[in-house]
Amino acid sequence: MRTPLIAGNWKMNGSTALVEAFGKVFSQPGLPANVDVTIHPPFPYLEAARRAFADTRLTLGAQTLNPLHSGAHTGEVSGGMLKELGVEYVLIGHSERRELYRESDGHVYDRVLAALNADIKPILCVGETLEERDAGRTMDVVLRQVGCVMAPLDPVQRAQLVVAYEPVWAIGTGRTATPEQAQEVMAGIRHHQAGYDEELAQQLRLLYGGSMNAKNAAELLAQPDIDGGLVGGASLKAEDFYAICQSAG
Ligand SMILES: O=C(CO)COP(=O)(O)O
Repeated sequence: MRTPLIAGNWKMNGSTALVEAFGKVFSQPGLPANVDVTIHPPFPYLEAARRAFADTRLTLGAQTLNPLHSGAHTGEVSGGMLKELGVEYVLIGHSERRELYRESDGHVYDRVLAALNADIKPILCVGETLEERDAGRTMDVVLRQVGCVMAPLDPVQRAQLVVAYEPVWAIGTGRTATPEQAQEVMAGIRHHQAGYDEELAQQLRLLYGGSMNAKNAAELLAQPDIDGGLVGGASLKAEDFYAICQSAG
């Protein structure tokens, strides 16, 4: 049985006030017992979030990390530092980082390994562009992105990973993948993983991301291979995000 996970990616948004609003809204009772929830604020808010979320079910996530341990890398943050702040999950390979910061599959793999070494669960983000979908290459792209990270890992490492399927054309566009489109890709990822290890494939948590909101979440989360969501815009309002978490029960 896979525990649903709802992750809120604030991207380069948020404030101390937003952190506090989440602490307040999520201290209400009413979340289903079997849902994990993580918030990924920008680095400067992690410490405030740790304090504000202390009596809630919210756990802490980061948006990226540097694969190195320490050293002369101005502006970078390592896995060990995030772990010390109580970070449990880190996003890796988000399409914005792949595109805007030129992160290749190799960079993504190095970051996944660094997260695992710091005892932080990587949420590996994958997804095709509209051009790739229109060319019928969706599964090739997604399975390449998943495979090149998963294949070299051992089973203990693989068991720590979460995979988020975010079609690039659905991110921030208001154009959600249909539940059927998302399910088809998720089932493909699980089937591919079953080629390595059937049991691990059944345990692998697969999240959908791309214009998920309080209105469409329940229908997406009802799909058999969708185990949660990676939410951008709708994770910037505590009540909306709370409603999404409620529909994941
Ligand atoms: O990129 C996303 C989450 O990582 C999705 O963003 P939106 O929910 O704003 O489309």
